[in-house]
Amino acid sequence: MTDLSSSPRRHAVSTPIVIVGHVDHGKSTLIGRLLYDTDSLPDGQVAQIIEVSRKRGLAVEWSFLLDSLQIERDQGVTVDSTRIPFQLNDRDYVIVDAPGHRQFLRNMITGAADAEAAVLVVDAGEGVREQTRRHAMLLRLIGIRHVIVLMNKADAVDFDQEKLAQTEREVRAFLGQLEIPVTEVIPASARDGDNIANRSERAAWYQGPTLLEALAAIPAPPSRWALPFRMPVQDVYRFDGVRYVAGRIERGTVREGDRLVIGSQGQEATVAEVCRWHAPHRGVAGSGESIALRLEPDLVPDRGDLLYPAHDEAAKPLCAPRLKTRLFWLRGEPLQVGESFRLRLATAEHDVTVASIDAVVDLDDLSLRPGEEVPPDGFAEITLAASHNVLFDAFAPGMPDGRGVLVDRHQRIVGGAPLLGPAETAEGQHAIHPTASRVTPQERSALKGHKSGVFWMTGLPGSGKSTLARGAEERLAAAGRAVTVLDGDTLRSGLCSDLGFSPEDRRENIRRAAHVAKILADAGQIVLVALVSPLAEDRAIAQRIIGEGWHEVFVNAPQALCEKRDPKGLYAQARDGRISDFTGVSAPYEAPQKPDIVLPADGDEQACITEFVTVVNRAVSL
Ligand SMILES: Nc1ncnc2c1ncn2[C@@H]1O[C@H](COP(=O)(O)OS(=O)(=O)O)[C@@H](OP(=O)(O)O)[C@H]1O
Ligand SMILES: Nc1ncnc2c1ncn2[C@@H]1O[C@H](COP(=O)(O)OP(=O)(O)O)[C@@H](O)[C@H]1O
Repeated sequence: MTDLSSSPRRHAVSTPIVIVGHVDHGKSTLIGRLLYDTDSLPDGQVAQIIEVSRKRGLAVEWSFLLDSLQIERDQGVTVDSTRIPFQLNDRDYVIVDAPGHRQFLRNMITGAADAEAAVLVVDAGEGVREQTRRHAMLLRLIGIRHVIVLMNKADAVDFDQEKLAQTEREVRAFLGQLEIPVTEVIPASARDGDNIANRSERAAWYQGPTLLEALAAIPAPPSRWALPFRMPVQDVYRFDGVRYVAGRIERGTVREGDRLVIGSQGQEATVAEVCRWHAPHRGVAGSGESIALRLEPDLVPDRGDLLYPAHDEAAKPLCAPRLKTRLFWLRGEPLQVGESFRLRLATAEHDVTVASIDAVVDLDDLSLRPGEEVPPDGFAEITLAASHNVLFDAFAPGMPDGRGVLVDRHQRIVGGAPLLGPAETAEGQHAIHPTASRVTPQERSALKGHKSGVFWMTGLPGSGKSTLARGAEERLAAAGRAVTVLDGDTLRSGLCSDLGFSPEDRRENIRRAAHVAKILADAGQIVLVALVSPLAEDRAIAQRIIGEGWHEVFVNAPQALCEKRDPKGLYAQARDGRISDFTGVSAPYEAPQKPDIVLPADGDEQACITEFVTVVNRAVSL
């Protein structure tokens, strides 16, 4: 057996469960109670605090327990930040948790992706609420197969059988709509301990299991050994001149002599040796094991590549450049078509662009509606386009396949994206395959000696946008800065010559300008955009397209002065009715509420340009 002892070791297996529910319905209380009742508190002191408060006749606030664990976790002292272990009848469980709403949701799509079971906590009196809906959607999205509903705070409705039956009907109807299998619906009080570990005397009519009984009855996940082999490549090591391809088997088995395909290369190799860490040689390995393979010929796959069986059509993964996904969107701002991300799929990462938003889920009635953007914490079906073919297996509940995660360029997780299958390209629609640059923003800044940025100048006609933009451009260029002006009149004479001044045309004008500005900024330029852009909503669209590096500049001159200047004689024509929809006269102008920069453009022109140049230089300095 080859010695791979310097390589990572396997982790012990435990059953992950998630506990979800609307805020204040009792999630934290339940976790505290579960840990206490299963004697799983990592710190005897905490148990002591509880005993003391009991003796003094004080009610125990179970959620405090979680808070105190949280403090330890924040300090990194006792337990891992997101996984709380507990034991039940010799079986190991781990509660996947995280502080903070977003972090919790993020954890759900990563840490809990493998979870077999979930406890959905619903306030017995309040029933299904907004976050109950959102969390239930998420359970469906990550493919949880056993959902136990805990009708918590049943004491507050005196364990009234009729009231609880009504809540149960409501929850079951809702989860039924989502095709979520309900394992048990348990009337309980996490605070008082009814039907958690101990059977409630107050709900004598209830015949079902306690929560701990229900958790203990969750069947072990079915074996994945009989399925076609899949191993995403984690790394390639060299020991004594011999190369080993390391990874964790996601499903199926592999034995020496098997023929495998190295996904991205489409080349075949024979498994010459199957190696494990700290284990005797057996020549075969199966699902869940972390192994290393020696291949013949000695092909070198990349991290993220997929190994699968050769000569078996039915065992082949899917392969497509456009992917349909069911998205759970986690960023604080809405998602729009055209945005680019990295799609993490097991150990692989692919550059992808949002090619279309096909349908957005309406949480109230769970209907799918057309939509232009996906709101924060929203669900949608979208199409992702990669610049190359992506090898994948479609997502299926309880399986490791197709569990895509979207990350932004700061490596932040912004969405869960289970892959539903290849996206067809409708007739007449063009398949787009955007590519992403390999030159990083840092490399560009280093080359140019400054950062890029978009300075979006908004103001009334005649306020001075063009004058200030051109003046600043001249001085910045003279100082060696890479700078470009995008001026409304200039764009409208070419790129936007098909557009007029209706609200729709202005929005389109602004959208196009924003995309051009984004391209230029991505190429390292300082971009000065001089557009009236009269509506806050349209400027917000531009801001979303541009993202980081956006600066809103308000060119502020009183309307009377702009009208007096009237450099192009347009105000006069608008007053005469010869021009319609003229901003400031017959069309609205909404001044920015919180601009990043305000340029008072009613005084000395040169001084104003100097001020602008100073601010720009400061913003782009490295
Ligand atoms: N109806 C009407 N309303 C406003 N402006 C008009 C109109 N008709 C022509 N112009 C001239 O077009 C310039 C504004 O174009 P923009 O592309 O900046 O406008 S917008 O952002 O799409 O609203 C604007 O330029 P500036 O004066 O530099 O702002 C005008 O010269
Ligand atoms: N402080 C100032 N800033 C900008 N422009 C000024 C200033 N003072 C006077 N002006 C004059 O006002 C006019 C502004 O017109 P322009 O730059 O075409 O405005 P816009 O592009 O916003 O329509 C120019 O003639 C310019 O010389």
